[in-house]
Amino acid sequence: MCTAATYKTKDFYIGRTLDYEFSYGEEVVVTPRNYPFAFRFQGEMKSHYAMIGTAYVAGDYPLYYDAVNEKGLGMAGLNFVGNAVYQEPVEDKENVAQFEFIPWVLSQCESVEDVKTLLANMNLTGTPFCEELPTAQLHWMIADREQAITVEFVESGMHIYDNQMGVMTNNPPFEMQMFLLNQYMNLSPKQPENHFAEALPLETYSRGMGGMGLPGDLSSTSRFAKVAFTRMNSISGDSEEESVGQFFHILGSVEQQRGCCEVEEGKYEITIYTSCCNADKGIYYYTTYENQQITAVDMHRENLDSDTLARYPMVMKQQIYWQN
Ligand SMILES: C[C@H](CCC(=O)NCCS(=O)(=O)O)[C@H]1CC[C@H]2[C@@H]3CC[C@@H]4C[C@H](O)CC[C@]4(C)[C@H]3C[C@H](O)[C@]12C
Repeated sequence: MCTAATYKTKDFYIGRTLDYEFSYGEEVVVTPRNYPFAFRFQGEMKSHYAMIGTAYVAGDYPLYYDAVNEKGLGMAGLNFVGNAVYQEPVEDKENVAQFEFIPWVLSQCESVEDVKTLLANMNLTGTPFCEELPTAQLHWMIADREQAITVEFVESGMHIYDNQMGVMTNNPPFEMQMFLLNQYMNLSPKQPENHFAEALPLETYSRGMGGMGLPGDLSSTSRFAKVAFTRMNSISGDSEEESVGQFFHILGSVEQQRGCCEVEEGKYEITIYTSCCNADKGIYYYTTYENQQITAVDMHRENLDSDTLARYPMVMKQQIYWQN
């Protein structure tokens, strides 16, 4: 499972947790403007916007999980197993393979408005990247500093939802996740008052009781409610350190500790990495399960006019700062 979120202070941020029981060996990858993207159906795109994000590089191809382009548009793909339905290629539309969706969009769109226009004529196909990497069943959050959308391809076709909260998890479909949020409308960061029964002398005995009933388990619907509450009530200073720190705290509210989510006998899902990208500055910050120190890669420190990928394997060893 995974969780994605956006956040805005002075700058705009987008990131996600990647929760799974094993890693593909993903890296932080900068795709510069002149890296030739060979699209399966649309041919070669010789130049495009540069992007930075986490990808598994297969051959020389960046299979992005989440990324941001130099225009400040960001995108994250999250599991949507059992609900994602992709199409066969058709003649009258721009066919895009599911694994190309992030590069296809970030190559040419500057904003969510651009994305909506692009999607109107796009057909997402289930074409696998190769035999060893079968088609992933995903849905996506796409966002810029003005707005966020959730894009889902299901049995009934493509659906684009306004995502006012700037958060997303996994199943069920977004509309249902939003509906389930109605259950929590009574929760508040403020202390509750007794509405239970006037005749009873009920009192608060602890801080934080306004949030009682907010789920804490790791299911997708519970993480949706938890991260939405955290994100919507979150307060942060404007500086880069405060914003990035706060962002990691927001996603920290739904991180998965090894041992708490068994996927099969002796195998546990954990938060493999957490990312926070400053979309305005093109800086990708991340932590991994093993290394809780924030590490950063700045796309603007690379030659963005180059034609080769810049790749940074994630730092996996715990970095401890010794004070004496
Ligand atoms: C496994 C991850 C989701 C984690 C998750 O949500 N786990 C809950 C499990 S559960 O659903 O709750 O049981 C997803 C998220 C992004 C995916 C990659 C996207 C690019 C590429 C697309 C190709 O087509 C196939 C290979 C490819 C590298 C993909 C591998 C894998 O699929 C990735 C890592």
